[in-house]
Amino acid sequence: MSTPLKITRLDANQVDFKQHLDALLAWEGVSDKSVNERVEEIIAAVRERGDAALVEYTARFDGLQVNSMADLILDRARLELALERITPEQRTALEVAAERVRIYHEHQTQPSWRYTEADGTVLGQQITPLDRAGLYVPGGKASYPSSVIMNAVPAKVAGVPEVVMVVPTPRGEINELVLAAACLAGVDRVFTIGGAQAVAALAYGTESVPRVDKIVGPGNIYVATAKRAVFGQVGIDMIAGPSEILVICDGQTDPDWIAMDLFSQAEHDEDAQSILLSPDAAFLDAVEASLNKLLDSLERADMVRISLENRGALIKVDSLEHACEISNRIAPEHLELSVADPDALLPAIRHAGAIFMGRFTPEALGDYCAGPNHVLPTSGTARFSSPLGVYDFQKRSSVIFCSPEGASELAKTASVLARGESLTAHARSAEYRIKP
Ligand SMILES: NC(=O)c1ccc[n+]([C@@H]2O[C@H](COP(=O)([O-])OP(=O)(O)OC[C@H]3O[C@@H](n4cnc5c(N)ncnc54)[C@H](O)[C@@H]3O)[C@@H](O)[C@H]2O)c1
Ligand SMILES: N[C@H](CO)Cc1c[nH]c[nH+]1
Ligand SMILES: [Zn+2]
Repeated sequence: MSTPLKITRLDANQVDFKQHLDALLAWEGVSDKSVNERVEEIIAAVRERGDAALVEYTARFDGLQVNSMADLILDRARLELALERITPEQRTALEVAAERVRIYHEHQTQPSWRYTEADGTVLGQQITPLDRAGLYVPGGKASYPSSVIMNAVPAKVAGVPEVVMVVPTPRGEINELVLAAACLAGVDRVFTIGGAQAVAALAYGTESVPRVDKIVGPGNIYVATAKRAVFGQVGIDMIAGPSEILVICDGQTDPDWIAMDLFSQAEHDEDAQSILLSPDAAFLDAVEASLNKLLDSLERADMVRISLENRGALIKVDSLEHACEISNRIAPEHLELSVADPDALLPAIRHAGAIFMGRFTPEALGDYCAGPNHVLPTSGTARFSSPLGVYDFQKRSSVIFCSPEGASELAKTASVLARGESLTAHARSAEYRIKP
């Protein structure tokens, strides 16, 4: 047996609990000065030298030497080939997942609307999709076909006519499942580039890579830093940090199940965070025993150990209500309510990216195929942001039509307010419409 796992144990009533919790939650992924400098340098090079810079950085950071940018472009025909190359079982799984994600996201579509006032004035809101979206699909340490589906399907449901995808292929290793997912999800073109250089290419365009209106999708610190840097030039969805899971358990779920749920996010990243809250101290002991029993059976045991020892915790709380209060303070990306009656707790949950209800709803099902999006706000940002959705690929335009009568009335109000702001042209523009 390997060394016992040194996971933090806390009691939410201990005097220094707040300090311990704050220390556990502290994570700032895009503040590193050297990373910022490198990313700025990469963005400047891509803006200046376009494709040539992409080819150079791909050789340097992905270990992939190519003669020209043409070798880093995959068209629809190549994506269709990938769909033929995967096994029937894999194809079915991708199709089931894509279809469920599509159906869920179709519920998010919002119609344009308008209403007419008594004098014939019409006011409304017109919804239009982005012209072109850029998807970043991570490919450094692992490949994520599921992320292709989660990013591309809502874009297509929103009506985006052109979806381009970037994905690094370290040492030229192409993941056929990623390409097959892109094919099924309706991606138009793929560029096998990654990191800050791919984000810069999507933001500014190069000879080969078209400039997009919005960049979505998770990535490592270089990707996140680059997305923050190009925001304003293009839209971005969010700055995604490492994965997180918070489990609230009443002590009645099999401890092995909870241990595996905690592992499931810890295996993403050394910086990932897995926390368990329970009012049952004996259950926390049982989960700790399960963690120790099962850890070595994981392919990524080393990464999981680092994540759990640095950022994981098993926390004793007074009650399930107390657990909900702490959960709101954490505002986790994923929250599992592994309790007999999750509906009873739901109204108390105010901040969480996705809420998994009951013992039979492990977070992993949401990662792949339940239907809702797995791109979620992390690092406490669920306080003010939402899962990736159809709305991220659409814009709203206000629509205003004034009848002559309506204009005459509104102009009187506008004139007073405009003169109060000393904006004479505004006032006179309105006043021209006042009926004599
Ligand atoms: N929130 C989500 O929905 C979600 C889903 C999937 C993955 N993720 C996260 O996305 C991240 C993926 O990271 P990844 O590294 O596997 O893939 P990645 O594609 O984000 O990053 C790989 C790229 O980073 C760049 N890079 C690496 N080292 C560099 C260096 N020293 N200097 C400059 N550039 C460098 C390279 O260009 C490389 O192509 C993980 O943290 C994972 O947890 C999140
Ligand atoms: N849990 C990740 C988001 O935090 C998404 C993912 C992809 N594959 C497996 N999981
Ligand atoms: Zn996951």
